[in-house]
Amino acid sequence: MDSTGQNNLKRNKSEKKLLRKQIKARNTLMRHEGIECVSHTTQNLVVANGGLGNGVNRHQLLRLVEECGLVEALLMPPNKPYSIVKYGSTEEAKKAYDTLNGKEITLEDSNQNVTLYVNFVEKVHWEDIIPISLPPGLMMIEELVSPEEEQKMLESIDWTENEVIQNAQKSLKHRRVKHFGYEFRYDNNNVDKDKPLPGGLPEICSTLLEKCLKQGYIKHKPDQLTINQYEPGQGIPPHIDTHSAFEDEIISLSLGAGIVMDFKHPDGRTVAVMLPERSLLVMTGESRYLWTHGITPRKFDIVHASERQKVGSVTPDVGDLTLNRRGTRTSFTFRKVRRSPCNCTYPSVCDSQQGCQREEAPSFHDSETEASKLEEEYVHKVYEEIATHFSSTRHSPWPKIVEFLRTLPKGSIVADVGCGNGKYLGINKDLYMERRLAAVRELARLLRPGGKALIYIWAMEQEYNKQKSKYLKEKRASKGKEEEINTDVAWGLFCDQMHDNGSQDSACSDRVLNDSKDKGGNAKEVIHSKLPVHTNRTSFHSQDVLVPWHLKGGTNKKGECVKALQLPAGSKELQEFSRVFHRYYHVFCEGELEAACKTLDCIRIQKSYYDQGNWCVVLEKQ
Ligand SMILES: O=C(O)CCC(=O)C(=O)O
Ligand SMILES: [Fe+2]
Ligand SMILES: [Zn+2]
Repeated sequence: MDSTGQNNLKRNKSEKKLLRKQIKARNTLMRHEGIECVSHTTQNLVVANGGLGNGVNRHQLLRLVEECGLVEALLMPPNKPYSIVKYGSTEEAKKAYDTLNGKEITLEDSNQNVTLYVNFVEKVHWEDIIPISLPPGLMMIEELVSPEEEQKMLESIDWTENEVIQNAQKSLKHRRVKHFGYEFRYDNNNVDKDKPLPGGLPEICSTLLEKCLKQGYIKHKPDQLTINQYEPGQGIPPHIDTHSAFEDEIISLSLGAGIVMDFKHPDGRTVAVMLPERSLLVMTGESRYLWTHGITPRKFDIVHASERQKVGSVTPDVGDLTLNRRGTRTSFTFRKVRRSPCNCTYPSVCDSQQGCQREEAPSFHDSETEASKLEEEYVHKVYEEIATHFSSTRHSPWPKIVEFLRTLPKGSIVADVGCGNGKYLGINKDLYMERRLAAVRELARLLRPGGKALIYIWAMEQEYNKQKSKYLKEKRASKGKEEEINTDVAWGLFCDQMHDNGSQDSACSDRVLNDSKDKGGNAKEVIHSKLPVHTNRTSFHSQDVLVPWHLKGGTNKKGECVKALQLPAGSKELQEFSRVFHRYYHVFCEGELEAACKTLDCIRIQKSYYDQGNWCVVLEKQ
């Protein structure tokens, strides 16, 4: 064949591949989002892989789509790996379709490459994206302090003086913390009410607090202050401030930078609230007692692009969202220590009222049921299905674990325990380590005094000491072989690779989706829609995620082991064996594992370290 012929062949091949990918995107949109793509030209395009959920920011996409014509609207739903663009005419939309379908772009915020796949859509139904108002009892006051006051308050904090506290708080390393009035103890999530700290609240806060009282933002003068400092990438896990520790009103002033705080209702509703720099957040009533609040550790927030929308809940206007790089935020959280038990109207999350509640009904019954459901669907059932294949990808021993085993005395009895377990989002701070803590406690119980346990837990931080973990690096190392995967890496919904040594292509499977409808029923869908699906080989954006596993192979009807590669392409059997499963994971932040271990008296942490994208501890039973 001459070179022209070869070129034609090559082009045909890449055109075919593009078509395949485009159709795959179309199917995924239909199945998971109910968005129906059409083959004829319309004014609207859906751009797969061009969403906030896979790291494309609004400015970048807007520039691209505007090059092709007049853009009437650009909808970027939060956390979704696609966007919808509406042009003034079908001609402009067609031009964009021809220009952008298959176009590879480099993400401005992470330097990763993604390929856009574009399809026409007739009309988009946004019923699901209903405007969400703030949680009841929540209030935002903008510009409570001036830039000068802000500066003074920030300068007044002496982070050096409390070395002792900082040392004691190594477990909180993910942010800096300082307490005034009363020390807040993170071991029991309460304050020592009989041990006020000398000096009370800093003088610099007086005018501010007077103002809050005068304006009626609060009714009672606070006597406890916690200063939290968050560097970009740091956060605070979702929690409800212990009812028995503090009164109703909790206020928090944001200084240095704004941030998005996530509020969650126990029924699963979530509201992301933008807290602008120098604003005051007031939590009372339901928002203080029933909703959890937390800050997701990440470097960018999804915020409104336009000035008028910079405050308040972030989700309503999908036509106006973009990514905002975080700065260092310092918050002053003022609370009033409670002197008598809480008698709020939310007994299910009230530690003061748990005693009496337990006699009537098991406390946190719903959370426990949901946690078990999650564990059953996204841990047990998944591993039942993928066990053979999973096991075939786990062979090389990790050096540090080998070292641990080699140092054990001769004759030691070793239990290798896989601590896969579940927890559910948005549950009380006191409870949400329930299952994980139980696992550590059980490990401790197994040990004899002096016995040791080594725990490895997947880390939220996949980049440590400026080094990318093997998990992130593997993507590049295996270029070529996994070329298919790389082109899809940003399609955060369902086309992903695996944790560890995955070498799958990204066949999305109808089966799994149908399964979730048939078997799991609503509960499964609700969990699925609430937990983000992690994109393999990328950084984690959430601590609670579903991690896809692309099953290759399984057992056939005769019970024989079959590898997908042995099956004819396009065959029914191949489809059957190329299924995608979603495994629930809680990835740990720095310090979280130690903090969990420290709650057990009988255990001493001998060593803690980071290894290959995991947080690790060696425990010794006292
Ligand atoms: O940083 C904030 O605004 C919130 C801090 C917080 O929730 C806490 O310390 O309990
Ligand atoms: Fe809090
Ligand atoms: Zn209460």
